[in-house]
Amino acid sequence: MEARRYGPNIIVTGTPGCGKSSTCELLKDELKGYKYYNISDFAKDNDCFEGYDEGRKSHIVDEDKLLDKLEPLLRQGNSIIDWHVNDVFPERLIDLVVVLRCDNSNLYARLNARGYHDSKIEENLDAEIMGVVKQDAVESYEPHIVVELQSDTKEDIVSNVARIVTWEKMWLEQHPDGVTNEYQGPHSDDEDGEDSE
Ligand SMILES: Nc1ncnc2c1ncn2[C@@H]1O[C@H](COP(=O)(O)OP(=O)(O)OP(=O)(O)O)[C@@H](O)[C@H]1O
Repeated sequence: MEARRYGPNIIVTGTPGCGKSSTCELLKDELKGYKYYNISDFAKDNDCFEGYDEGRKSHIVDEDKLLDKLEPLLRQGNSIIDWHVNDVFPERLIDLVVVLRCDNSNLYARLNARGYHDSKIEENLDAEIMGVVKQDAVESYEPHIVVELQSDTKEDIVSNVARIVTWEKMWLEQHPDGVTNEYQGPHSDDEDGEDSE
């Protein structure tokens, strides 16, 4: 498996309905050659479900099996990951975590338009108000790689994607030799795995 990646892995996350897929649709057009992983689809296509949550009306993902399938792909770099769950990926393989946020009235309208039943709408609205997805991200990754972007309007999508594209260009400039895919242990402060000065 690849020891280094020469393009970043980017997670686009957020409460269901906040705009992950809409944002990724535009982002993958702007980031040429990137592979896009909608994890709900990826889990289904790779037989990574381990059950069904009747209460939430959603599949339960076998995270170990998911990562077994996904890690070799993420080690190649240049990945866009679209999922409302963000705290299951190995920190050493993630370069940017974009947490999309959405105003509650907008989120209600979107989820209602999808025909979600009231309990599922309420659960997601509560999660968005509490900032659950953001909290998961800041607890799982270095704070400086977690970016919170508002996603209420179509203009927001365009400006958010532009910011991510700018970040990606800067990342490539700053990492001409890529970065290591390997775990560097708790005390290495050099993400490239080179001996620090
Ligand atoms: N920034 C935005 N401005 C206006 N409408 C938006 C925005 N983001 C998403 N939408 C609309 O909200 C709905 C849900 O968007 P989308 O499917 O991208 O959300 P999601 O976060 O991927 O949801 P899920 O996690 O359930 O797949 C879509 O109808 C989309 O057009």
